[in-house]
Amino acid sequence: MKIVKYDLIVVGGRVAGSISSFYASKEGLKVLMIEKNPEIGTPVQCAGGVSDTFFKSMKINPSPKFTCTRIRGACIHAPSGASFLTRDPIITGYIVERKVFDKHLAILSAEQGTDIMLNTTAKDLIIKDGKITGVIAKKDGQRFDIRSEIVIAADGIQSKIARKAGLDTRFKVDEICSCAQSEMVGVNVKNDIMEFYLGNKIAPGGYFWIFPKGEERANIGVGIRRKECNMKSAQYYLKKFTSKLNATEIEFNIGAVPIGGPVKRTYTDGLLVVGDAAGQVDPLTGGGIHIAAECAKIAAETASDAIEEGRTDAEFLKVYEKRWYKKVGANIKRSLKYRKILNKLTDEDLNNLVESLKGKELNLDSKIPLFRLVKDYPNILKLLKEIL
Ligand SMILES: Cc1cc2nc3c(=O)[nH]c(=O)nc-3n(C[C@H](O)[C@H](O)[C@H](O)COP(=O)(O)OP(=O)(O)OC[C@H]3O[C@@H](n4cnc5c(N)ncnc54)[C@H](O)[C@@H]3O)c2cc1C
Repeated sequence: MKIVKYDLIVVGGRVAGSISSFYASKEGLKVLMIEKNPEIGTPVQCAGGVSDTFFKSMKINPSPKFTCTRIRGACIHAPSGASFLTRDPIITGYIVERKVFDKHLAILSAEQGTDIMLNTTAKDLIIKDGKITGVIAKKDGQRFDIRSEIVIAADGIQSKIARKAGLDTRFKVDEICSCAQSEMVGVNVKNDIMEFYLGNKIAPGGYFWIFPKGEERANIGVGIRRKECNMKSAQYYLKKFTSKLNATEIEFNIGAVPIGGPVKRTYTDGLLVVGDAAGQVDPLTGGGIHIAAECAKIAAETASDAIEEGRTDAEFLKVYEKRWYKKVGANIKRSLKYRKILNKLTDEDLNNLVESLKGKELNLDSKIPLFRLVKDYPNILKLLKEIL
C-alpha cells in the first residue's frame, strides 16, 4: 500500500465503486477502493443489459472484450402469447459479460491511480468528534484503520456503511425485487432482441427476461416481488420456466434489486451513498448500471469539490443529492409511476395492453402516446390517469 491516508475511500468495487473511484482519481484525489470479494465482478448478480447512453456518457468504448451482443430492440410478451416489438432508441445497447465488464471498469480506475484492496471488508466507520475520518476494514483476519476525508458507500443493496453513518438505507420488503437467473446454452433466440415476459402467474410483481449472449447462449432470469408470490422463491419461477426449454444451464445466480426509488437521504457529514446502496435504480426495469454510473460520477466530482474547499460537512455535500436528482431523478420518478400501474394490472389487462401496442411504434420517453394507445381499454386508462 503506497499511502495510509487517502482523500477518499470507496466501499464496494463494482459499477458504482469503480466509476466513483475512476472520476475521483481523475480529479486528482488519492483514492482507495475496498472490495470484500476476492475478485471484482463475481459472483455475478446481473443480466448484463447496458444501454448506449452509458457508454456515451461515461466515454467508455463498448469493447468486444466484454460485450457479447449488440441489442437493437425489445419484445414484450403478454400472458396470452401476444407480443409487440419496440426499437425505441433508449433500448439500444449491449449485453455485457459482467465479470469482464466490472473488471474492465476497475482496471480503468486503477489506471487513473486508484488503489484497490480485495478480500477486504469495511466493518465500520472511524468517527471522531462526530466527523467521519475513515474506515475500519478487515483483511485476512487483520484489522486496518484507514483514514480519509470522505467515504463513498457503493456497497450495494445490503449497504451497511451508510447505516453506520446514521442514514436509513433500508428498503421495505415490498420495494425489493428478488431475482434468479440461469445462463443457458441451446437457447433459440434472436441475437439483437431482449425478450420480456409479463404475467402474474409466471412472474408475480415482476417479469421474466431472456437476454441473448450470442451463439445460442442467453441469460434467462426472473424478478418477482415476495409479497405477490405466495412465498414461492424466484428460483421456483425460474425453474418452472426453464424446465420447458431444451437448453443447458452453465451458470446460476441470485440477487435482489431495490425498486422502490431512492433512499430518503444520500449524504451526511463526510459520506455519500451511490448505486444500489442509494436505491438509484430504474424501478420499472430494475436496470441500475447506467443510473449508478451517472450518480457515481457526480459523487466523485462532489467529493473533489468538497476536499478542494475543505468542506466535507453535510451542508456542503448536499449538493450531490441536488445534482444527481437533476440528472436522473425525473426518469426514476416516471418509472416508479409506470411500475405502480403495472403492479395493478391483471393478466387480462396485460393481454389488452400488449394487444393495443402490437404493430405500433412505442416511444418510451413520452407518456402521451401511451395514453393514446390505451384509449380503448378503460381499466388501463383509469389506472394511468390515477397515477400519472
Ligand atoms: C439478477 C439481476 C439482474 C440485473 N440485470 C441488470 C441489467 O441487465 N442491466 C442493468 O443496468 N442492471 C441490472 N441489474 C441491476 C444492477 O446489477 C445493479 O443496479 C448494479 O450492479 C449496481 O451496482 P452497485 O455498484 O451499486 O452495487 P453492487 O453491484 O451490488 O456492488 C456492490 C459491491 O460492494 C461490495 N461490498 C458490499 N459490502 C461491502 C463491504 N462492507 N466492504 C467491502 N465491499 C463491500 C460487494 O461485494 C459488491 O461487489 C440487475 C440486478 C440483478 C440482481
